[in-house]
Amino acid sequence: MQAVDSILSNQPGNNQQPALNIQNLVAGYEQRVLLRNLFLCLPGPAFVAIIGHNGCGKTTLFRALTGQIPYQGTVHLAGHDLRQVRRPAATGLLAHLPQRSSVGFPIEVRELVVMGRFRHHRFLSSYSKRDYELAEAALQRVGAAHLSRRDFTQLSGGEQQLVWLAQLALQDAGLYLLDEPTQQLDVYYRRRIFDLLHEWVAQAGKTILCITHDLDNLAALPGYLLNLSRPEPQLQPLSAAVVQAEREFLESEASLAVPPAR
Ligand SMILES: Nc1ncnc2c1ncn2[C@@H]1O[C@H](COP(=O)(O)OP(=O)(O)OP(=O)(O)O)[C@@H](O)[C@H]1O
Repeated sequence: MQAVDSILSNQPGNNQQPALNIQNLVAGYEQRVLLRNLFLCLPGPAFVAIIGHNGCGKTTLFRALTGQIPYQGTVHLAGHDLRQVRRPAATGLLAHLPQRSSVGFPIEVRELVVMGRFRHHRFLSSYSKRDYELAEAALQRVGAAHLSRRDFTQLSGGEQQLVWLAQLALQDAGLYLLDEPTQQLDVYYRRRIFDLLHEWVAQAGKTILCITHDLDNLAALPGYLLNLSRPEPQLQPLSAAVVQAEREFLESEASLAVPPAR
């Protein structure tokens, strides 16, 4: 992870392309601008927890980054202008775990997880023994190896969430966008998932933007916090004091008095 000074000054270090560089982003719906002049520069791999009130625009930011809604401003991923990349997931630039994903047909868990290897396959080519080994290993890492042969549609919401995370890990993208990945998990798995995300950053050099309301688990993590309910959201290094200050802000009436344009 890069020096905090480098990140907070929004400057890339050592002539590298920033992992993620968002400049002057404006996005929203029709007449309603939710994100106004957002700047975010991550010189290298980092974990960023994105917090804020319901409806402040967290998922909207991900919709802009995944090309689901138009935006003004620029977004560069590892030096690539996002507007010029037709299918960022297919090129391994980013992978996205939406808030709710469902599957409408019975499927064995490992068959769903192995699909995370799609970039390494041509259309309709079958997955290899090695792909399945990688899928099993990914399930093991999220603590869900025992679910491998179960029907995905019969799992609990929390179990399904673990399976999606295993599939995501297999996609091996540079940037991961996770929308409330721990929302249905119990306390043990919440902690485990945040530890896992930290490993993805520290050991695999991934950059993670993670929308969460789970403030309790953030204080002990290395990384950064971005509170989109602030009038001018800024990256702050994660610490107990920062999390407490942002919690107090979100609990205050004043935070709801932020102009509706945000
Ligand atoms: N397609 C749409 N058209 C118009 N408004 C929308 C659309 N999608 C979402 N919104 C509105 O935009 C606002 C921001 O939505 P968004 O999903 O980004 O919130 P969020 O910060 O992720 O909230 P939460 O924490 O509840 O998930 C909400 O008020 C929502 O109703």
